[in-house]
Amino acid sequence: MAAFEEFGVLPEIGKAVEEMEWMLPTDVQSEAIPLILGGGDVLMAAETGSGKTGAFCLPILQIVWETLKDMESGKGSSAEQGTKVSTSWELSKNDRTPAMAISPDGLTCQAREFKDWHGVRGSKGVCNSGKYYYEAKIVDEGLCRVGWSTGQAALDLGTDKFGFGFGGTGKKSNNKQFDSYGEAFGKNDVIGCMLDLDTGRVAFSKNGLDLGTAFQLPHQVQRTTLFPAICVKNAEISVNFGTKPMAYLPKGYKMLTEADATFVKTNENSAVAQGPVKKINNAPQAIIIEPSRELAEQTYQQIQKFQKYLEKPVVRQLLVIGGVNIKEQMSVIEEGVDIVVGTPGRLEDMIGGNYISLSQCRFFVLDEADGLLKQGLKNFITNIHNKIPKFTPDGKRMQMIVCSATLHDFDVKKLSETLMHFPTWVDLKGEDSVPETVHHVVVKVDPQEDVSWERLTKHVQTDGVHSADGVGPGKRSAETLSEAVKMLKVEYAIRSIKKHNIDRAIIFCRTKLDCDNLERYLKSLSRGCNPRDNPFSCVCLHGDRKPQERKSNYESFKQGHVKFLICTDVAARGLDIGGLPFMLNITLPDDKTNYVHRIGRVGRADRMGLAISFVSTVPEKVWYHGEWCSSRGRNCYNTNTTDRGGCCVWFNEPQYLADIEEHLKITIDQVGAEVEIPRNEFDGKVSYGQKRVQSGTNYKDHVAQMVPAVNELSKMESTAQLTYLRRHFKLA
Ligand SMILES: Nc1ncnc2c1ncn2[C@@H]1O[C@H](COP(=O)(O)OP(=O)(O)OP(=O)(O)O)[C@@H](O)[C@H]1O
Repeated sequence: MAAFEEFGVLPEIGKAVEEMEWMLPTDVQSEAIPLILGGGDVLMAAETGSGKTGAFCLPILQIVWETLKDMESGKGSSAEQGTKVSTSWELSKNDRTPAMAISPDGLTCQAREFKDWHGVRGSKGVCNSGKYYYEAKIVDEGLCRVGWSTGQAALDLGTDKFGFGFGGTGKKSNNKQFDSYGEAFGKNDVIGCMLDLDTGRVAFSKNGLDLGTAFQLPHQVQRTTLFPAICVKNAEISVNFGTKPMAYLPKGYKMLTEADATFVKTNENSAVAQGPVKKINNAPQAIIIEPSRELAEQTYQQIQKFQKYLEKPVVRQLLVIGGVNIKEQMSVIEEGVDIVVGTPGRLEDMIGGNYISLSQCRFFVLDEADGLLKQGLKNFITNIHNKIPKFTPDGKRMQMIVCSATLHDFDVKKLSETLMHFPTWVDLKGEDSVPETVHHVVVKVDPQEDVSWERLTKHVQTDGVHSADGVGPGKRSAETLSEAVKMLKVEYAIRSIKKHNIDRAIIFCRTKLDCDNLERYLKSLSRGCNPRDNPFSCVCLHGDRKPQERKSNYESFKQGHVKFLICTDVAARGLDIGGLPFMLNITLPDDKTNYVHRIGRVGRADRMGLAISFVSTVPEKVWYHGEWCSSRGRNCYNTNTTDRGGCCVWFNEPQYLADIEEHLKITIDQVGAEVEIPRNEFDGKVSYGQKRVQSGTNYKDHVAQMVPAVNELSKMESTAQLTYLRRHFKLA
């Protein structure tokens, strides 16, 4: 049995995983996969490159596939579950429209469809005589009607002769006739539903206020069984039939749970039981949100690999990212889609425009959740979450999975408390940390000590913040030193590349402009070179590059056609470039958690990696275009600092470094301007980009080290035994 199968993974998926040479689950996978397969909500915090993507994609794919299979065969559907007619007072899991989700206790119903009404009746009804009462509490905004109906009424209450409803807009309805009644109601209101079978009167109350008679039942209806009935459009209601104390029980009425057994009839209707839950083409079972298009593509590709041996039913995936023709995406959705992986902007368009329905969604995944929140997407996330029914049509609970290497963040914790259902933390370290496979060092760049910048005949074009400051050699103003540091950092990066024969690295810059300038400079250094031998071949990846260019640049770096990928933080998270040996930080990231993500592009999947950060010892003035900048940086020349209405700030890099060190509770090794990497520290055996060489603590070495001691012990034991034998048996 393959190792993954022991964790409950299907053999077909296990086979695909083995083909990817994943022989054993990583620690985070061992913990998270069984939890997700078991139906739980999970918060996954584990180091970069530790296999979090597989930890959520594997079980999601498996459950989606199994659900599709059940849908095809009718097994596991609500029909099957519903064959057991409930004996308690609750909302019927059989007698409801397919997209009406019912909580496992049968006391809450929810439908998140915007276009259609969805209805449900009670599992039992009352007949003959008596005065009965139940309460319906409106849990959130949306449209709803509550009331009573016979078993033959349509589930969208009040649209035929047999249903009697009271709607949130302040209308009563029967037989499609909507008349003003009582007053409007909404979120948090408690509607009392009264039925007097002795007089045939139906009435309602709002938060205890009796709204008067709504209907006088026709005789033939009064003589049949009447069931509590509810219908909603994108809303949620919880009911109380009497299992809890009533808020406003009117005098003379009985809670339904107290109805005399002789007047109670079980609801034999099975609107859903007539067939399994039907697949709605544009309603996927999983929505996975990724912060960047590259990461979305990567996750999409990983799921594709996992499903290689999963035969019918085929799990249909869709990548929903910008830059792809929306009409093409819509036509794929119309054909049917089961798992959607996407970025926030395009997902918002597709969900907001009702092209994607969330009515059958059972997995809601936020990959790089802290990053999504930092992008200001809290409302977007909450809106999507609100639209997903908390119970699937087949009665399962919606699962939410949140992960990142830097999940220890106040906002993430707050979000998880509000949106997740008793989540389990899979948290191997208990704090943000750097994998042992990542060696990271800092090179201090001091333009006062190293004045080589004054003699540079050729240098990178800087970002222009000092173009009007009269900076230049021989001066020592803060502006001149800041300009000098910008040039020196790039020279130090080139020195590191040459010194360590770096022929494959990601280089992070702070701004898109810095990336463009560095790309131009590196290309200028290698002018005339044969492209294959070009020591500085490079491409750029940042938000101003067109999607097609981003894609082809990223591909050519991954394929090894160019040596360097120059990028902003858009590529900091999640990107997995097999065996990447080096990364360079021209400037530290503004956000300390992004340091962890940036350096985590190396040292992945047990391969060693080296990260070098260049840190200025003097203040560096940099661009900072906030929402106040009308062009958000494009053609902006306002070099005033932000406190003077401009778009620049003085960047205090030593402080940023101190913040990172404090956050990670470590001191990052510093190396001199010659970028000598301490071999003693990193044991000299390291080959960056290769699997790590185990040191003396590994098992094989351990056995070798123990051999002399074991031999010694065995000799002592033999001597002791001989001594014993000699004494007792008087042997020679
Ligand atoms: N069980 C496994 N055995 C071997 N390799 C694995 C295993 N699981 C994942 N990997 C590989 O490890 C690498 C990192 O995985 P992944 O991208 O999922 O990491 P991550 O934890 O999501 O990192 P990040 O925090 O940077 O997003 C990938 O190349 C993946 O193929």
